[in-house]
Amino acid sequence: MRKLAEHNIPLREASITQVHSVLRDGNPLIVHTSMFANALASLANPKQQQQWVPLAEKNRIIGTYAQTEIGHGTFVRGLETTAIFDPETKEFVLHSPTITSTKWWPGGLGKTANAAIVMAQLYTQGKCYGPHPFFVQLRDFDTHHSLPGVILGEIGPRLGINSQDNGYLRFDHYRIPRTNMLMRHSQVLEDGSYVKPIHNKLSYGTMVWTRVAIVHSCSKKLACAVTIATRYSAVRHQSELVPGKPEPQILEYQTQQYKLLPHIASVFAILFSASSVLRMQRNVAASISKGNVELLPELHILSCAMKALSSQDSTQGIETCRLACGGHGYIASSGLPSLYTSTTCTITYEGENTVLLLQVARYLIKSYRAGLEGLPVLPSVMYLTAPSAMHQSPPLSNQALIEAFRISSANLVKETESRLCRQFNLEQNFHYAWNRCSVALVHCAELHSRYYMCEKFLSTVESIRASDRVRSVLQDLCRLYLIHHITLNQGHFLRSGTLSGVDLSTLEEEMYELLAKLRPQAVPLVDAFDFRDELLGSTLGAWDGRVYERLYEEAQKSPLNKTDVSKAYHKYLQPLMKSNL
Ligand SMILES: CCCCCCCCCC/C=C\CCCCCCCC(=O)SCCNC(=O)CCNC(=O)[C@H](O)C(C)(C)COP(=O)(O)OP(=O)(O)OC[C@H]1O[C@@H](n2cnc3c(N)ncnc32)[C@H](O)[C@@H]1OP(=O)(O)O
Ligand SMILES: Cc1cc2nc3c(=O)[nH]c(=O)nc-3n(C[C@H](O)[C@H](O)[C@H](O)COP(=O)(O)OP(=O)(O)OC[C@H]3O[C@@H](n4cnc5c(N)ncnc54)[C@H](O)[C@@H]3O)c2cc1C
Repeated sequence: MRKLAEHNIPLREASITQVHSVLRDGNPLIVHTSMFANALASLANPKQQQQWVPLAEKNRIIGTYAQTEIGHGTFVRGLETTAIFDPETKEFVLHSPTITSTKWWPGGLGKTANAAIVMAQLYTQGKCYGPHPFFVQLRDFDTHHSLPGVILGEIGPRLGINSQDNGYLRFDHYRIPRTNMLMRHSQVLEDGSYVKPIHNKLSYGTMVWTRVAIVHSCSKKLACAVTIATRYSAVRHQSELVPGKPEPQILEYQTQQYKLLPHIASVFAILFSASSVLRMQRNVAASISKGNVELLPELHILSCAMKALSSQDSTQGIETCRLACGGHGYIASSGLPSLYTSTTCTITYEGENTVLLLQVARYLIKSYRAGLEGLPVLPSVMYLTAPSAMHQSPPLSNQALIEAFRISSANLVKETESRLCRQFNLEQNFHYAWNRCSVALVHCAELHSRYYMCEKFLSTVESIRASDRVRSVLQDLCRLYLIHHITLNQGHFLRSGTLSGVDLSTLEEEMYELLAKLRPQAVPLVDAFDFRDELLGSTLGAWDGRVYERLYEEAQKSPLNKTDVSKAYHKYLQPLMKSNL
């Protein structure tokens, strides 16, 4: 926090610059510096910002974002915490009516935060207006004791991020002033009348912002993992590639290159997509402040798509890196286990991936239908009904591969929409029909999202300012990424007729050549991510390659090595040995 102040970094940008090395297994302030700060910046009106932002900047207020309840995370409209306006006292009464309404999970809520943005069902003049955000003080700002009417605690150990306190929270008819409702987009006036926002999902804005931030963080986490595994693979010698010859670096094995190089490429694909979504988010934020919400649905869908894909790719990539390090990948000091546990949660939080992909699919189907009817659709989905341009590019060129993605994605949406219509005719109910098609719908969303990511990778590499040699390496990496994802999804390309079996064999051959061509670039590529050793925190991935020395040194720090004979010997082992059991 001192560094942020020194460098004049505003609180709401802190989470982008904070590195996981500060607290490798989670950070109790992350939701304060990310979601809480963003909620104040985007959901509070100027007067409220004046009141709370300076206090949050000085860490006098430490906040969290309390939305999820034990009973509902995904279905935000189903939240049960109520905020009922009392016109007599001009207060909202916050209440948790059931066990399932208990807020559950918010980061920092258990012990760290003294305030929260609480999402609760807003009731005024006897009517419910759905979930709205409220600024709520939870603890005394001096003593840190929880306030009367607020019941707080920590939820217990998790798979990872245990340096963070995740909390639970209940309200017992807890009163807050009317002016604590975040009123930038919707308001409750003194007489209790409700003023609608210009778009009814603006109160979900903090989730959209966080999804974009997660995409960025996923590229960083994956970059750490590939750095560790690639450097280790250059140090580690094992087996014989040619009988009788010295043991090679494991990076010489094609299978090892196949494990690592596509994930090095993936770091760039995610990073370039993150930059593109971030640019869009800034534009949309500027438009919203001028009262224009036209592009909000597009941003929502893109952030859902990229959050889902990047969290899935980085989690799988980190696990592959861990496995690529053999036994040493399993030791905590390799840094890989904590990278995995602090990344796999991104699949679940901020919108569970399947659910987000179904949001994307809903948008694809609606846009496809609108396109067929000649209605206007937004730019990213115009291709669904636009004519094919396949023949214009040389066969199997990068452009042709992108076109193959585009046509296959459009084809899958078309097929799935027909299936949806057939199912609807059988069920006579759209929602049942939707559910019966939802696996296919998720596949549509995944292919569309992959198409977007491939397209961003290619267009960024083509326009990037770099020396010819650097550009050439990035082009190879991008080509590898495209081919790798085509081979993983080959069924879709065959079904759409965009690529033949022969094309796929040719591409596969090229992929193997690219692995060999890129092998000498693997270490320079990860060195270029420029992570300090302190940040990587890995015995396997340090710059100097002293893997075995570092593993040995780290083992000496084990508390069990403080004495030659442990207490457990005297207490349990010796009696057991003597018991003749
Ligand atoms: C080396 C180390 C590197 C270090 C890097 C450091 C970087 C660190 C950065 C880290 C950043 C942050 C970390 C913070 C930690 C985060 C912790 C996690 C916090 C949380 O999890 S908070 C809780 C999050 N909860 C959710 O996400 C809930 C998910 N559910 C929903 O969002 C919604 O319920 C829904 C699934 C979207 C459905 O909503 P709803 O039922 O209301 O809507 P419908 O499905 O009926 O759709 C109606 C209509 O509305 C559109 N819509 C929905 N949402 C939005 C939106 N947000 N914006 C615009 N429009 C929206 C939807 O598309 C429909 O439109 P249509 O009718 O089809 O036109
Ligand atoms: C580490 C961590 C930190 C978190 N931090 C916070 C925080 O700071 N603040 C906060 O408010 N919350 C936080 N959360 C909660 C998080 O946002 C939710 O867990 C997440 O949104 C998923 O909701 P859920 O747990 O209700 O899962 P569920 O929705 O119950 O999901 C369970 C399964 O049901 C499926 N499912 C659900 N709905 C549908 C559907 N409509 N269609 C198809 N399948 C469906 C899902 O795909 C999934 O397979 C955190 C969670 C974790 C794990």
